[in-house]
Amino acid sequence: MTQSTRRIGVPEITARKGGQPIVSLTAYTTPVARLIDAHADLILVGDSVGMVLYGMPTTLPVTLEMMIAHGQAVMRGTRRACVMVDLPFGSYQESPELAFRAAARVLAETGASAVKLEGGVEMADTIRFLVTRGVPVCGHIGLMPQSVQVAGGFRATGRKLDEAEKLRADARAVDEAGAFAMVLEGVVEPLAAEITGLVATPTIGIGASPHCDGQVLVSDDVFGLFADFTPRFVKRYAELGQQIEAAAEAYAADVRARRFPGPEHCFGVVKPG
Ligand SMILES: Nc1nc(=O)c2c([nH]1)NC[C@@H]1CN(c3ccc(C(=O)N[C@@H](CCC(=O)O)C(=O)O)cc3)CN21
Ligand SMILES: CC(C)C(=O)C(=O)O
Ligand SMILES: [Mg+2]
Repeated sequence: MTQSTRRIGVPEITARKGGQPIVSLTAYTTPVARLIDAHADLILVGDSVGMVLYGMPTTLPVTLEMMIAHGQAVMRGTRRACVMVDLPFGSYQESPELAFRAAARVLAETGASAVKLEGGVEMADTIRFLVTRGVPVCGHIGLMPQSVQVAGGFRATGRKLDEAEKLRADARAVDEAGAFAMVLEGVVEPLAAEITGLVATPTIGIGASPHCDGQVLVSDDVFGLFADFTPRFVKRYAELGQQIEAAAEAYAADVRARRFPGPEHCFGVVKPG
């Protein structure tokens, strides 16, 4: 049977502003990408890959090479969802020109549709530089994990008046720079709602209330595969980590008791009769 499902395009994501919520999840590997392709509108190859798959304490050591390799893996496992790739720390902050070079490599070498980068007012010129040269950009403001050393931790933001003013300015700047969407991470509910009403581009929340135009979560959090910490904004829809541990325990017990492998797993068994 011929499958002619066209991949969701970047303009279709932007067109969801104020309409049907955008469903987004991260993926880093081909098998997980295959499992979620039919259910997610937008798949993010997040730099959270460093913490989730590599055990790094922050996202800071993640390289452009890692993002490209995982972007390629996710593209191989998808045909319907729109795929975007995080630009990692150090690959875009220095100048719009360096950001373009990194983003162009991502789009050319992975086939993904867009990139995401962290920063508001400070990154607006870079976002405009990329978008006007053919690179769709998703913004990311609020809790910015690549700024963890400046912030002194992974902290929700927008409670204080100065924080709220900065976030409004960031959202406006990213919107006016031409981002096709923006992630709001760890933003207090009333401010996330206000910003969503303020900007023309869709907001995709993570820890930013149901008032956003979409939601994103780290897939390993959703599947119960990540055990190091559970942010308040995570809802676990499965406990696959527990199932994996139980499977490993059962396998070990079978091998030790010589219950595995059984005859059905062996070659050249002499059948009776
Ligand atoms: N598995 C995973 N899930 C994520 O959502 C995620 C990553 N990794 N890595 C990259 C960033 C880091 N993120 C994080 C990490 C920790 C907290 C956290 O501990 N939050 C606390 C305190 C919030 C506060 O003090 O304001 C919480 O209770 O949610 C939040 C977001 C979100 N991202
Ligand atoms: C949590 C999302 C928004 C992200 O940036 C990531 O997974 O890297
Ligand atoms: Mg990220």
